[in-house]
Amino acid sequence: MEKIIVRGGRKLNGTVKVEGAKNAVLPVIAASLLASEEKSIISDVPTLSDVYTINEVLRHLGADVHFENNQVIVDASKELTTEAPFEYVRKMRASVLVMGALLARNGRARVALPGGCAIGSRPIDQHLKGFEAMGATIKVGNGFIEAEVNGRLKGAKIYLDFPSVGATENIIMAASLAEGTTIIENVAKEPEIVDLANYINAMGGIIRGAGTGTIRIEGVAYLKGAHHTIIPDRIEAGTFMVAAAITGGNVLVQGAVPEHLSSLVAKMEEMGVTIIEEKDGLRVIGPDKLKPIDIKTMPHPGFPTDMQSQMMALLLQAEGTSMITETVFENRFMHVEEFRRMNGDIKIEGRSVIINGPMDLQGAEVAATDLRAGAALILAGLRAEGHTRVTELKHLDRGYVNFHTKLAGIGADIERVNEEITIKSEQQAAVSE
Ligand SMILES: CC(=O)N[C@H]1[C@@H](OP(=O)(O)OP(=O)(O)OC[C@H]2O[C@@H](n3ccc(=O)[nH]c3=O)[C@H](O)[C@@H]2O)O[C@H](CO)[C@@H](O)[C@@H]1O
Ligand SMILES: C=C(OP(=O)(O)O)C(=O)O
Repeated sequence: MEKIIVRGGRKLNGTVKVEGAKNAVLPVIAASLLASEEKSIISDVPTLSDVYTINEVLRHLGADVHFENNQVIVDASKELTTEAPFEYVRKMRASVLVMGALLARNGRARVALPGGCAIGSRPIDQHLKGFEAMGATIKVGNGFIEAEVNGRLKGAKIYLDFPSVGATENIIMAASLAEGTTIIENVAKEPEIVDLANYINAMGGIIRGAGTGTIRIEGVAYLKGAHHTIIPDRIEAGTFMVAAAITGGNVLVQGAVPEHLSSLVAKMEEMGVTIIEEKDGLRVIGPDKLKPIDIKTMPHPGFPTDMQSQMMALLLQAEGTSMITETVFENRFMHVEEFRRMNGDIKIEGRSVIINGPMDLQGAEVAATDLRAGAALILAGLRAEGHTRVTELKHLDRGYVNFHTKLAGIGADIERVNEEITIKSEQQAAVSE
């Protein structure tokens, strides 16, 4: 079984570079299906398992996809098929993001129902409400959602009950090729939405207001492939910022965009962490003592739920009582049990946790219960006494490229091993001695 083994106690120092954002590249690759002419060239693409999965989905749908040297080249000019089977959606929920583009281009999309996952039930009713408002008929049966429209989708006025990132993206993609104007209200304002809109605009789309609460899309008859560079990953950046702070280190997180990270910067500064804006990123200097704070996760520009577990690791070291309230996902505290295995004193009360720091964390064998939990456990391991062994690395590989080598590059004592093989070779060595 593959494991990451961390030995705690080292201060991190140096420079670490951030990759292109997972949550920007997945919708951008899905949107490349909108181009019925010319290829798209997408740069700064991270080599994550989720990227390989979305590329497979596109190939399955009939697009030519090449992924080399952090560049994805998509030719979706041939006729596309319309079905994304469960084998892909099960691996990665973001596969549902092909639905809006397929529906707009083909008049039909059939996508396996995503189902629940570790962090919550994650319905897609707001995506479907948008498609219906644009004239699509939705049928659910045999584990699939099928959306169909007679002729072209029609522009519509859509109000989202919650500023869902995925619903905003799926509806933007569908509306880009619809007839007439679509206005979406109460939309997500995440930087990844802006990145998607910039890409579609480069393809010939007309999208205004991305990054604000209302987006207006003038539908066009066709879109062409375009060249687009993905924004830096603010969650990967944030994770390294916490790594620097939790070890009392001094790290330049190269590529971190301050405007994308303002809530995290504010909260870390409240804890006593020094954060300096430099020309090419953010320098993070950890203090000797961390102060306790309260955090509530919210849609952007509020505090990101994708940084909740990493901040929990940091708050375990704060001197006093802190509270984290999770308002975005109903079940995103699976990592609490794992932190408890490391001696973490954390109480769950409904949608909040109470953390009584500081704690003498102890190394233990723990499992990544989801992607960010995996990163958070490794962060806690950087501070724990002894060895922390983190398993279930498939979650981590969805969102972090070479996480352990990047941490080792700034001074962490960390390695990734296939423990069965290690044990076997030790046994073999013992036998042959
Ligand atoms: C690939 C990607 O970009 N993933 C991100 C995206 O996920 P994702 O796009 O799935 O997240 P959403 O913003 O859609 O979900 C937020 C909340 O809204 C609920 N909801 C959503 C859609 C819907 O139709 N109905 C509904 O009830 C969800 O169950 C959840 O409780 O945004 C999340 C919130 O910032 C991040 O944690 C994920 O990392
Ligand atoms: C929850 C996340 O991603 P996804 O929506 O792809 O599961 C994440 O990036 O933390």
